[in-house]
Amino acid sequence: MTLALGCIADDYTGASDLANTLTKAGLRTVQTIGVPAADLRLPEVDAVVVSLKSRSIPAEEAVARSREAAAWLNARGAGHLLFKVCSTFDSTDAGNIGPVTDALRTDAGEAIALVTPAFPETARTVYLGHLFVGAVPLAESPLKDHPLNPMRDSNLVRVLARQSRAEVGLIDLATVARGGQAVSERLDALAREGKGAAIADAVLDPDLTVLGEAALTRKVSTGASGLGLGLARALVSTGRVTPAAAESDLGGPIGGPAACLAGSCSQATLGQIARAEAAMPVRRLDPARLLAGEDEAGAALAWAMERIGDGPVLIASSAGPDDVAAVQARFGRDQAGHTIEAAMARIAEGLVANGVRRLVVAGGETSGAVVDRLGLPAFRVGPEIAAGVPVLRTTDRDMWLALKSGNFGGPDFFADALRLMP
Ligand SMILES: Nc1ncnc2c1ncn2[C@@H]1O[C@H](COP(=O)(O)OP(=O)(O)OP(=O)(O)O)[C@@H](O)[C@H]1O
Ligand SMILES: O=C(O)[C@@H](O)C(=O)CO
Repeated sequence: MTLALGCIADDYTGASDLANTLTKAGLRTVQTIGVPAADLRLPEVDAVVVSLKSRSIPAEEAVARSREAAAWLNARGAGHLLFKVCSTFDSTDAGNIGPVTDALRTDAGEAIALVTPAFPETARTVYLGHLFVGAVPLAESPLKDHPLNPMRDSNLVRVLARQSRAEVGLIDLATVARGGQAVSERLDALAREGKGAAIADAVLDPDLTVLGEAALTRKVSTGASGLGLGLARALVSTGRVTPAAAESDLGGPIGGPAACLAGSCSQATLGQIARAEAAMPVRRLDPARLLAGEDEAGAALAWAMERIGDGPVLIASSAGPDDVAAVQARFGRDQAGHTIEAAMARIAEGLVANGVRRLVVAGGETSGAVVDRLGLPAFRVGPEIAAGVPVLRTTDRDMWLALKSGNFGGPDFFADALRLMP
């Protein structure tokens, strides 16, 4: 297998977002969970997205895992490496976007990497280095209250510089408007000034085509699905990939019980849980009881097992910013996050042990904890449920999954997902 594109995603929902984008753009794509074992059999593909759970771990671990993934992808001939980060640039001043980009770039012998989280289709735009989420700057968006990495600075040149060894420059929209060659020349000029990374503006979809063309002239870039789309277009337009139709046959229906788990506290997910109340039984975990050591997970599982024969159920830990802040003040941010994730993983394990083969999970960290506990090695990418969220089919057993990034999906996401998981 010679890969046109090797991708390293810093969380599992982000990875399936990217796998979805690449598939839609005509690249045959597989999403693996972690760096694949040597004996994992994969179909012939153009792109592999290695899903890591490295967004919120110490920077040196994120670098080590990303390097391992890069080595695996390079050994399969990856022509270009994309480090997939969140379109809202989720990270802290301690990392991990800067350190991982620095490491992958220097290992590849490159002086500079193009970096952009822009994805106009999902209303993430970058202008003069400032990230906008919909109509507001990042620091005024709900991401300012994210449970793990509150984003309080919209200027990504500054944000990335605080995390990076290298200095960070800007490729502004005026340069992007002059095309791929101009962007590439600007990268060279910034590298001569000693910059190791450059935040690139992109406001409209065609800007991604320009950035993809320029990024492909180097071995490493960092971005969200928007840059993935640009790279996919460049691979197709330069004839390096012959576009394929999306896989229509992922295997027959699986049936049986279905369940949804939500650990994301994003506004979108909170709204989707509220809407789901009309369609299925919903159980809300009590994080304070859970963190005090009560068996909330066991109780939720027992609750689910009483109902699962009658239709899908949803179990959620999600809460609004004030409740999250109160729990974090009492138990600590990391302790709260990890304990709730572990409870979700335990519930998922119990559900699957009791026959659930159709599982929807909301939240990147939450999905990571669940998928790791279930020991699923890789997914093929099916139809799109909502922008950035495909249906996934495990390669080693009969199971449907959907891993939803916190901010993604329409109001009826949970019902929409289950409809596409027969
Ligand atoms: N009620 C709660 N109080 C405090 N923390 C919570 C609560 N519910 C969930 N969490 C934690 O908040 C974090 C949510 O992160 P997660 O990545 O799952 O969602 P997200 O950030 O919205 O999704 P994405 O990364 O896909 O955008 C997890 O660590 C989860 O355990
Ligand atoms: O880029 C995005 O917004 C998503 O794929 C994601 O990574 C959210 O966690």
